[in-house]
Amino acid sequence: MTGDTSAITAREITKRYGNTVAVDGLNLDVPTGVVYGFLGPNGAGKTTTMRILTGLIEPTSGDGFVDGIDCSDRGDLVDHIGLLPEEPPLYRELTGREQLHFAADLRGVPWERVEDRALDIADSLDLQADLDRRIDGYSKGMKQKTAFIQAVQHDPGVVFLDEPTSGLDPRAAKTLRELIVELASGDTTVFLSTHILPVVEEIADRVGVLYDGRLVSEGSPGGLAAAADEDGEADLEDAFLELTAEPERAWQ
Ligand SMILES: Nc1ncnc2c1ncn2[C@@H]1O[C@H](COP(=O)(O)OP(=O)(O)OP(=O)(O)O)[C@@H](O)[C@H]1O
Repeated sequence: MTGDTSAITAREITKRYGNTVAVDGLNLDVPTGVVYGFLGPNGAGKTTTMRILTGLIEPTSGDGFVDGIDCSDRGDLVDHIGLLPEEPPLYRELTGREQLHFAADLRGVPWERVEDRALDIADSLDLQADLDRRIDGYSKGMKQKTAFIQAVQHDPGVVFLDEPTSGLDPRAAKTLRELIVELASGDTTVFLSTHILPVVEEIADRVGVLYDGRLVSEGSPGGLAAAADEDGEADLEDAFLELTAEPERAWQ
């Protein structure tokens, strides 16, 4: 972890859908090279925030910058980021290998430049043998592995992962956690949204807790847990439950 410059910056980002305020004046500074765990209850605004920061939607107001690039400049942004969304964009009629080629093509990156890295990750996730099968016939876990590879194969500076271990068996989930840590040790910044708090506790350097579109707490996983219980008995889950049950207290 480097941690001396911001890889992700949000300045007073607000997103409204009619009367719903999905994100409410969000400010974020995520240092380069960290794994940032982005937590919050259902409907807190995590996906909306990730969609804004990856240039998929525009905020109602405020600004976002990723790797120094304005998030409204999607054309520039795509070369610098990787995204594994909740519902990964995969073409069922392609094989896994064709899908990875396609993802490289979309970014204008020659397959040869990403091939070794893509196949290495496929190998560590035990997907190599299935790469020439059509995605149509893939299990949920195989699709998730393919989507993870296409998010990171071009070695982006910042990777956004929404529930990356979803559908993975325990061995693949462990490997994926190791791959995430490896990415961050190589200066990639990982923005990780998940409800699986032990994963965050294990691999995140920093954690932000979102509630009703506002950041109610931020710190290290251990720091948040310690703040939830002075006796040192609390874990991140206790901290999460406390912060999202009584957000008014957290804001004080
Ligand atoms: N396209 C949309 N149109 C209308 N409302 C939306 C839209 N997208 C999100 N919202 C609303 O914005 C709020 C935040 O939703 P969001 O999906 O960002 O939450 P989340 O934290 O990702 O939730 P979850 O943990 O359930 O995935 C919710 O009230 C949701 O209903």
